[in-house]
Amino acid sequence: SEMRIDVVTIFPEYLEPLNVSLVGKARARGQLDVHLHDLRSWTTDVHRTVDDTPYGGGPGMVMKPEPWGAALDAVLAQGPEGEVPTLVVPTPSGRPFTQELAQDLAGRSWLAFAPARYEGIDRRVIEEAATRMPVVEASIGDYVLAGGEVAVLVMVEAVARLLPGVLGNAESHRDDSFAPGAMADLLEGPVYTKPAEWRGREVPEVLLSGHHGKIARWRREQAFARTLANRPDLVDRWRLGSFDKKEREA
Ligand SMILES: NC(=O)c1ccno1
Repeated sequence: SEMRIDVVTIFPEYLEPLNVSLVGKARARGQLDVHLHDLRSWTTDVHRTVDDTPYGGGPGMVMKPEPWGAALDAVLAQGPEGEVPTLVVPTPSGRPFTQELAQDLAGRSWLAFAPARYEGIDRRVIEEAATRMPVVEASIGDYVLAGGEVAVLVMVEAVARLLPGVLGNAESHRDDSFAPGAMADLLEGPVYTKPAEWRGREVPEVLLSGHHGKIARWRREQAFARTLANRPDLVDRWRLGSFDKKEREA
């Protein structure tokens, strides 16, 4: 298969959506091999404890290192002989999970996700893992979730749709917002489909003109306007990017 994905979680049922739709079809086609693991399988006490109070005090609980260490050992042992996964740890304190990072991860053959609950996982788990596999701590946005499972769903979907053949038509992620290319770093503009008139609202004339040059220009203008409105931070990046491009072509 294209890619193996392991997820260690105390809520395997949270990852059930991975068995349906886009990702479900990719699994059925053998392009994706997803294995869910219940972290509590590696607890040893009668209460199957996975967390404890933080050293140094403070609110909340921290995930204990022992179950995670044993779980990651098992994942490594069950995976492809002689290979190690990239450990992806969703956390608000991680590097931004961007389309670029999704592209990077889509190029790897084995990902292991470690969604944390509570205040996070004992730091020694990450440090120890980093001695035997690549570790990527990434945030899907500047907000805090109750746990990393939802972030895993986001990351897996963003990565899986980039795997060849997983997405309907290979083109459609070509001009994704944030995907490299002419529209790099600009948001996508408005889209329209039939009927040409709906509740008194018509489709912009240019899109019906069949004039591909005009249509492309109009789409760039719309993308720029939308980016200016919603993500002015991207406009500067785009300006620099297009500047470099012009310089290169000069
Ligand atoms: N922002 C995030 O990626 C996240 C992960 C867990 N909680 O928040």
